[in-house]
Amino acid sequence: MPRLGIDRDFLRDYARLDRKLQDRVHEVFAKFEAATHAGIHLEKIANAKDDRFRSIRIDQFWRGVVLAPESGDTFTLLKVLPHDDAYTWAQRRQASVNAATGRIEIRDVAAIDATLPELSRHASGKTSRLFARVSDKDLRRLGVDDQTQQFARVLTDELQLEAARAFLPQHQWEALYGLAAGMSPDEVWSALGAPPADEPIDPDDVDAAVERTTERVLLVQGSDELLDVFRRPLDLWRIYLHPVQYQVAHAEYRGPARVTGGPGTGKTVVAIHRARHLAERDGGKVLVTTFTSNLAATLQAGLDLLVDDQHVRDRITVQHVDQFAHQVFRQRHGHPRLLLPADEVGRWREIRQRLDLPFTETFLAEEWRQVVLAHRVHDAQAYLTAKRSGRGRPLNARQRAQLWQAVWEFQQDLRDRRMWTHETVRAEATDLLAGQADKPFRHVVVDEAQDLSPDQWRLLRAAVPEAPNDMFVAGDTHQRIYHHRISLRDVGVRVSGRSTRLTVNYRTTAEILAWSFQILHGERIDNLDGDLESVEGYRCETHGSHPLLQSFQTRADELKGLSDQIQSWVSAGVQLNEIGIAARSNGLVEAVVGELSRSGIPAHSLSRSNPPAEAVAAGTMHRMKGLEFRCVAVVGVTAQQVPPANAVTPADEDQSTHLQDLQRERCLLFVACTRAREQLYVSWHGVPSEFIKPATDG
Ligand SMILES: Nc1ncnc2c1ncn2[C@@H]1O[C@H](COP(=O)(O)OP(=O)(O)OP(=O)(O)O)[C@@H](O)[C@H]1O
Repeated sequence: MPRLGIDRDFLRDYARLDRKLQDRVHEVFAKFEAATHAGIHLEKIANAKDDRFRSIRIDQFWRGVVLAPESGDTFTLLKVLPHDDAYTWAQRRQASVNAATGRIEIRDVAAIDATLPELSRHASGKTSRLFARVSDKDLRRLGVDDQTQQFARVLTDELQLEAARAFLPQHQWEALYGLAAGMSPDEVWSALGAPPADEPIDPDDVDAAVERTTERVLLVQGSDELLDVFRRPLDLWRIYLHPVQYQVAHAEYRGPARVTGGPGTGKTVVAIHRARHLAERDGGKVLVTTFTSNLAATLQAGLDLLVDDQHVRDRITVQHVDQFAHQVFRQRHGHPRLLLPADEVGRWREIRQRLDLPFTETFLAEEWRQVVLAHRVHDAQAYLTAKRSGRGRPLNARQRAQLWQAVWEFQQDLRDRRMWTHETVRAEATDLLAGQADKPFRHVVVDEAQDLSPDQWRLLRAAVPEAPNDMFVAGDTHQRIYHHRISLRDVGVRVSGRSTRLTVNYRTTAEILAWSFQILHGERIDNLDGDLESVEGYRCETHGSHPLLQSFQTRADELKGLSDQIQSWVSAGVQLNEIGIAARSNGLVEAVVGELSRSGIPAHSLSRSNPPAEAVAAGTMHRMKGLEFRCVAVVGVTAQQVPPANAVTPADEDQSTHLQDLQRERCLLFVACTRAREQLYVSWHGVPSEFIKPATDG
């Protein structure tokens, strides 16, 4: 019985077809299983470099290209193109089985043949070559075959390699890219995540090779499975995981594990696949969590798309971390009476004045959060010796005693009035869970881990028993936009030896990512585990135009410039709901929505529920986390607003917190800019923010 494999590129082509043609494609291939090889009418391609490529008629003008093995019964759908393009595509290319991974790969032989002589001529005049220091043996070990080696040996710079991406076999190109980025062969091998085939590799066994190539080819059985794939052709992440993504999502870990990686590398995708895998694997309950309700909604939407089986779904609970804390609290104590943030400030102010303390109320509140709550300090003695890492202003013993008095009074006041804050609710929920032998969940999956506070981590740690595969953590410390640094080790989440970094960016173009990294300005970013997070070897799936930077004289001009930019995107065919606008403050978001509405551009604020289907979305930079848009405009990037003075602790009050606040503000702008898939527009009026100064100067 013939089997159908669907290549990632085929699905991409399919997504671009109009509805009628899509139906026709489904009709043709739905019958495939029932038909025999001959019956399905595959045509040989004249002058093909590889006679295993065949064409199949979709309609009068469109053809599919299929890899049809000489022996075996797996037929892989590679492309859907207009008739002539399909033939040209197939004539130029060759399929082969990679000698190191045993996976199927396709290369554009005609392009390699056409480029090689010119590159050789160019290289003969040069003294250095891109891969001079890499041995043939290492190249072979990584699966780089003779033809690609010959090509690699004449490369003199990375741009030539970048240009060859379109025609070299994908795995081999990725291996070369990793080596060119300075990675060792072993590092490249693990970044590729392609385990060696566990059986001898037969270069002619296309069926076995296709079966191994799970990151590119999905084998489907029957018309229903085919329809399921065709139903959501744009959501490639449901089906085709990068080998490293797949490994991380499906591995067995002896304890907590973590996935890191820059923006758009698929950490959320991996977290969602991991949750499904865990729920399928042992029937244990899984908590999928993160730090805001918006992000939890994104995770829920992803799970709804991925998990069809109702039994598996029922084992997965998606809740943001405070929702979970409140639920645990409510089960024992009922609804807590919460102290409002403004009342909290008032309480600290009153205590400060009464005790005549030389600290601001913000300093007192932060000391309570970052030292007393973060390190679970319960008495004066413990506070006198408590670690105050991250707090810049040193305190002598007398000041510590004064501070403890303030904290004690604040906490006593809460107790007397039977009032709670989110922090004290969490602490209580953590104690309740810690005393419970029967934990509510067997696994917890945490997304956007960089923004959880130590007490949130303790709560989650207490929610699952310490056991293999207990905690799975996804996050990127370059995108930390709320909390200060924490160490996972200090909160009982030991991921050492079980941490993997993703390096392929599926969202943003190389141009946008490179520009956005400049915002971070070489900041030394920790990795939640005491070391520094690396950005080495990141690469993007796509290229595009450079970010557009626009300076204006006045705010009115800037808002007008924004409407013009949106008009120009719309004229170029971008849909309104594919456009996102980010600003630092709520006030500016509202001004943007007002201005666009007046200019006749439907716009809505992301903070409002029930957004219209066809409108531009505007939100604060914080609100942009977890979202992505085809085009993004980041506006109001002025010296006064980015960063706003009230978000940064003055250096003379606390130097260390000052620097951390600045770093967090840089990260926030970085998050907003990296939401763009294709185009990024950044504007300001007057003096631009210092965060983009080098970028605007350059
Ligand atoms: N294997 C894949 N194939 C195709 N698309 C993918 C794949 N993995 C991720 N993506 C896409 O890349 C984009 C970014 O994925 P995701 O949101 O999971 O990344 P992230 O690392 O969590 O990003 P960020 O940290 O910036 O929030 C999404 O559009 C997702 O669908």
